[in-house]
Amino acid sequence: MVLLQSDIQIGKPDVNRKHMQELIQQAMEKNPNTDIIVMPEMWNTGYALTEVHELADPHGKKEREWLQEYAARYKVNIVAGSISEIVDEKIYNSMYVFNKEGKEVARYAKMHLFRLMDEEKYLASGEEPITFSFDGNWTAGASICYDIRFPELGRTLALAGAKVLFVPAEWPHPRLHHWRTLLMARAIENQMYVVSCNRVGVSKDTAFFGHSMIIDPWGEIVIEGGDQEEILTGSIDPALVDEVRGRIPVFEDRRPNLYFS
Ligand SMILES: O=C(O)CCC(=O)C(=O)O
Repeated sequence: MVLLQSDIQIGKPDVNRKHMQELIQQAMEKNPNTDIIVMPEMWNTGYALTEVHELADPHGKKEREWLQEYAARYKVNIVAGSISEIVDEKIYNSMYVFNKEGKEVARYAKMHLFRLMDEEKYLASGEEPITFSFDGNWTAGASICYDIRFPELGRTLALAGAKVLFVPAEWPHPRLHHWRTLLMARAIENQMYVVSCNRVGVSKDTAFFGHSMIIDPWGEIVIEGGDQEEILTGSIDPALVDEVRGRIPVFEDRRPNLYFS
């Protein structure tokens, strides 16, 4: 699995698309057996929220077309981070996922919008949690950046069968401690893999620190990036999820009838 921890040029979808295409090409040339590629959040426009109505991709069509083609060309699953797209006059922060045949297997629109960055003033929120599978072998759950502050989402996805939680992000300084701790907590409490891909670089006054991570279901860090652009490689073993869930049977010990909803 490869994480494209990359910089993003705010408000420049054409530049960003070219950059992402180059990174995918580099990753696949280096290791043609790569099974999954993960990209960061809102990589087409960055947080160009004041211009996002003009910049957002109508129905994600432009980006989905080349992503489908690349997934099929390189025979690789792509968790395509998220893009800003416009659907029925509403703008969404949407994750698209493609399998090795280039088939689109999921679309998830970010459910929790981040007020600190005014997302809710410009974007519409997604209304449903999504699980998906690339080839039917194991199930994954979708979440985007701020979503990881909501343990309910990770839990509902785990209960729906997810063994891996994907988290594309644009998570900035100074909250590295929150980022690492929350990702770790979601992995440990749900006994699932957490795979996060955060951007780097600076946009306007905001600096992004990278530190993309793969965390295993026991809470161990499989890989962690630094704060510069890099193509990170690590692997997951979904069977470890069952093993850890067997070791400490958290899901059997839940008391849902006693919890306040
Ligand atoms: O929750 C945070 O601290 C960062 C969230 C964020 O940057 C986002 O959702 O875009």
